[in-house]
Amino acid sequence: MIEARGLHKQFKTPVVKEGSFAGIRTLFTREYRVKEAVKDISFTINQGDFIGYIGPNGAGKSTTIKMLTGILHPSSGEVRIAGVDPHRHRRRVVSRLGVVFGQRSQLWWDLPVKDSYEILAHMYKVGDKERDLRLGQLSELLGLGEFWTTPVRKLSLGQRMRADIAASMLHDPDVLFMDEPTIGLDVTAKRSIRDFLKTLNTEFGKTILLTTHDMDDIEQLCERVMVINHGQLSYDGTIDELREKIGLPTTIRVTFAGAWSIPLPPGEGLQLPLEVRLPTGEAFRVVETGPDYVRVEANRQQIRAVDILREMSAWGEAADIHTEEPAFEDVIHKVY
Ligand SMILES: Nc1ncnc2c1ncn2[C@@H]1O[C@H](COP(=O)(O)OP(=O)(O)OP(=O)(O)O)[C@@H](O)[C@H]1O
Repeated sequence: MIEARGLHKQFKTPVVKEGSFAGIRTLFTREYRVKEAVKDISFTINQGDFIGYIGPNGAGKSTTIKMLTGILHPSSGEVRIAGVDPHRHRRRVVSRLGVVFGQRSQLWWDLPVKDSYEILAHMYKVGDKERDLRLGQLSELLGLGEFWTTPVRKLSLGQRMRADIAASMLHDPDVLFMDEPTIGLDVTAKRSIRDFLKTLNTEFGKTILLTTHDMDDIEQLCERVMVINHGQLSYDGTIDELREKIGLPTTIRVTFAGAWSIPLPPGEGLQLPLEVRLPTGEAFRVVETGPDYVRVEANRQQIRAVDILREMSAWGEAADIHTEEPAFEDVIHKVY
């Protein structure tokens, strides 16, 4: 559905001169600074995929999306959307694409929401009957009715985002590029956008590439994630594989009903962190202790929780067990 092969994008910006007449001297300068925003990126996205495209600020996400949607021409490499070059054949491709840039609205600021939809439907050559049918469905899913006649500038951020997402769907595209569609939204508004995107993917089979800094969005919606860093893809795979690859420890905290003690070699006191090795060779670490609890860390790829608990049950009578997987935010922080 979407193919990117060896994508590069360089931006040339004039070096800004300092001192008197700096503006004019910059205008006539022959010195340029070259910024390689995207360096040799390749990937394939299949129909019906829901993919997270993440990376730190300035990593090259928006530049990639602009190349995929035909807004920017790659310096080298190629993009194909359903076999078509989006830059050369913009008109043919645009009818298949829906794009939302969360930081910018594509709606007309001073017009009522419904008027923007009429203009967009006209631009995309969507007939009146089809437009009304689609707006009816979108209104039901996104609750557009509550601000139908309100000028866009008077909408709350959550309403504006819902209105923008509906606008991107008016021509019923099969591929959606969502660049930060939940930015700045409260928990409830985020949830309604997430639910809608999920419905689009699972019930309507839309292919979605989602860019966001919100790791909950990614964890809840995407099976596959692509990580871009300094213009290069540093990871492309499932979230679970990424967790495994990064190998942050799982934490297990056991609260004991009464006294507890960790068997130590004679004459040795308890020093943290303490490595505990099982007779089978696998190990875990005791990292914290309290009057009635012991907290340990372990790599789940190397040792089973059940084996840790069996060992710990010999230290005292367990009253409660709490297990915590590494937060996805921490996994991503490590990748960045
Ligand atoms: N038109 C441009 N001219 C010059 N440099 C640019 C241009 N657009 C982007 N860049 C630079 O290219 C790099 C990648 O920018 P891009 O906007 O793609 O990053 P991003 O991953 O989307 O970042 P963010 O998460 O902050 O939105 C940045 O260093 C940026 O300053």
